[in-house]
Amino acid sequence: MSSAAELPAELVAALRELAGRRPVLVASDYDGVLAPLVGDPSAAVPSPGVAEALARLAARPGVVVALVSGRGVADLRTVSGLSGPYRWVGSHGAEFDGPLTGELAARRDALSEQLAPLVAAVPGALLEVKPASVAVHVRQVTDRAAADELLATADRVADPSLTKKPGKEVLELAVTDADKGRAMLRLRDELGAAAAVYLGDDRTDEDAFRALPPDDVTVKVGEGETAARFRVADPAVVPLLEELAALLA
Ligand SMILES: O=P(O)(O)OC[C@H]1O[C@H](O[C@H]2O[C@H](CO)[C@@H](O)[C@H](O)[C@H]2O)[C@H](O)[C@@H](O)[C@@H]1O
Repeated sequence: MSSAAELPAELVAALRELAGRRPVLVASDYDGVLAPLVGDPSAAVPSPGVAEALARLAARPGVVVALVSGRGVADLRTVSGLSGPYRWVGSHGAEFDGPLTGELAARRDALSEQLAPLVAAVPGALLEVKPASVAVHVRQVTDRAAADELLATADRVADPSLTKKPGKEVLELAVTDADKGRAMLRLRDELGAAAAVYLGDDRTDEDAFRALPPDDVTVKVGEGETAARFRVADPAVVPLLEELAALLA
């Protein structure tokens, strides 16, 4: 059973203050926040209690829940198994209103062909082809020197016009310059949100932490330098969502 006692008192106070405003946007990153990190990206399922807490939040009047992920939207829906009246923003914000154009896909496919032999040469490495990017994953590479070398090589050979997005055991090369900060501002604007909450754990989430107004509740999940206002450990994510749902009731 989770409890608000696991949350920093200043965070609970900020959530309480935000809960008095409407409309409220509650947004979260997926991997590393709503789902624990695992070796196989296609096996990353939500932590126990996440689906229920998100559904409870989305049922509150004047509250919109958004999932803002580096994954493509179709992949996010499939892998997470989540369904509900959520805003689905994928590919770090490049997929905002729906699928991307074919022109971007052609560029992505050329990039994928370029990187495939490099990745195939490193046991355990994985090439993930996404709607607007190609990701080189090294989480399952046991030879750590080879993992570092692969990421450095992918970085070096990438066309300078690509957007580089380093993350946890991954380097992503994107054919758009979308980022989660702009995605969150756009969502906020579209909804006319009076306040927003954003939870994230990785480097790409820092764009959202930096972009949001200082009164918004930005929460870094886990260790590492951050621009977020608050920090929690990952077991506190479900208690945080539950506490927020209770305050918004
Ligand atoms: O923005 P997010 O929703 O956090 O997505 C970020 C990336 O998540 C996935 O990769 C990460 O999670 C994998 C599964 O736990 C893990 O194996 C990998 O090492 C992590 O980097 C996903 O595969 C990427 O497409 C997302 O961009």
